[in-house]
Amino acid sequence: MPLNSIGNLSELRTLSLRRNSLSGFLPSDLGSCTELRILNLESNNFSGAIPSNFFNLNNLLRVSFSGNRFSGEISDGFNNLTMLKILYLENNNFSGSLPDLKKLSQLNQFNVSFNRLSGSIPSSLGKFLAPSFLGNSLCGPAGSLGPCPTNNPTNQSDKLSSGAIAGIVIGSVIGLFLVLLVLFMLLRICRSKKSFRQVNVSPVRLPENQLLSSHSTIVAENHDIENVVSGRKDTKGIVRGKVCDDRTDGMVFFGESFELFILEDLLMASAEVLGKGFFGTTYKAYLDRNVEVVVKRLKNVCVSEKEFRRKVEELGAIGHGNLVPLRAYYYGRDEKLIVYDSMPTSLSAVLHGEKVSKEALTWVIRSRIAQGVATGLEYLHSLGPKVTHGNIKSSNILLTEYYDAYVSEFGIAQLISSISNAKMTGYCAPEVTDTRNVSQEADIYSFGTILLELLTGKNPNSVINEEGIDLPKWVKSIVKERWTIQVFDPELIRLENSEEQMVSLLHLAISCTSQHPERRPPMADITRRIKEIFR
Ligand SMILES: Nc1ncnc2c1ncn2[C@@H]1O[C@H](COP(=O)(O)OP(=O)(O)OP(=O)(O)O)[C@@H](O)[C@H]1O
Repeated sequence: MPLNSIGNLSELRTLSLRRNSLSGFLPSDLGSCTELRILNLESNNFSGAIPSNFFNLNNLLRVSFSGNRFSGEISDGFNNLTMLKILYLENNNFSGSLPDLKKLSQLNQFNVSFNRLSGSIPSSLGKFLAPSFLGNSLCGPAGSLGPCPTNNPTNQSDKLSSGAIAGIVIGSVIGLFLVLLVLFMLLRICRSKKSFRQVNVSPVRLPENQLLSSHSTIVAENHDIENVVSGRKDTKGIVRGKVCDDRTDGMVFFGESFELFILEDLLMASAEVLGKGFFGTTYKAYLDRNVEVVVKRLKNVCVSEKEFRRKVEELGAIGHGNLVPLRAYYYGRDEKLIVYDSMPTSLSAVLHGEKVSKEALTWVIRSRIAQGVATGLEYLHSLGPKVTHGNIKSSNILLTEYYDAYVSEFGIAQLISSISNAKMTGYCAPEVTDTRNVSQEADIYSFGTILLELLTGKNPNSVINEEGIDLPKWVKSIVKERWTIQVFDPELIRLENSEEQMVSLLHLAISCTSQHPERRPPMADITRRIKEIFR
């Protein structure tokens, strides 16, 4: 199906038409979309050369033409697109040599593999590794690609006689003339084909409201999020435009995340449900090129759009080595999404999961987790007396494969309607009546419960019983009877000889979980005391 015209969309910022069986040349009016930032035409059947006015689109940040049948040389007009960060041209029929893209100083992802390119890799592209160039006849600096053959200037036999040079020049002129003749004939054929197409084949049409709109995004696939997040994709190749109504494709990014994915990537990704909580459902989305992110689809959002954006943008600006970075968010009428980095596991999974053995959770590892969480929370609380996490629990303590701890989902509780008492978790401080309004002292109670969880190996959510005995109460009752040793995780007692440290941390946890908020130590004191215990 040809795409003859984009329409008058001078304010379009994202155009994504991937996997739509589109064919023919790129429409010439593409060059009028001067505000375009993202252009994704992956996996269609476009052919021919890239039109010269495409290289006027100097706001482009991300371009993917991969998986088409584009041909001709890769133009050094790409040098005009000085903002470009991502350029994917793989799996096409591009030929000739690679241009020196020395003006693309921001380019950090580049792929021309599986084309018909030849010659050497210019130095400006030397920073990219061999997989970016495979499947061509290229040589040069990239990884395992072989060195380029060199001419030995001292070898007299290699020198050409003046007769030979004259022969080459005459031959080249004749050759050039023939090539121009062929090109001229081809052009005439193409022109006649093109007019035929315009008369007989109906072009792809986006719905009228989109063509008239000044909105910023066209993502032309079926993006019913219900289908997509549950792993079902629509790849029928029907162009159904979708316009998202704000900033770059409706997704707001923090930091450099913009380079990794766009909303469409998320919507197209296959996904796995990680869990459902009161706040919503959490999915792991597998994007192209080995990028994984975690998407939290919020429900029960109780703040206005303005407040949501203000709050989430504040959270997105927070960065610390023990806090899971917020990558992006999306606010739509029906969907509110928060995107995080994907982490290998959580404290809850390693302590209480079915598949894991607790043997790996030595005392040293547990103490490092305690220190990491404390440091992250101390930082959060240092941002202001009203800044709190609001939902500290072991499923929100995420771990790397080396058990480095990262605290996740800080500040989200304040966007969601209050949880009823019956649904509050075993981490919730006794004085909390409104989960949207959790104090720093209440965070400290929850942190103390995490310490008890690390020490006892027990799940605070399952220790609660009908008589209202929660984990802190249970621990305190045993310590009072001087049977302290019985509270510790048998796994720790079996493997370790660190009782003194365990008892000190236990006392700290008990003071954090005091029933009286004013008796709980502030986070800065807690981190200092933890450091002293493990010195
Ligand atoms: N960024 C992430 N990377 C990896 N796993 C994550 C990430 N965020 C959450 N998870 C895991 O996904 C699962 C579901 O998370 P979710 O936040 O929905 O549940 P919850 O923490 O039990 O409930 P809620 O936060 O809604 O009160 C949990 O096991 C959690 O540890």
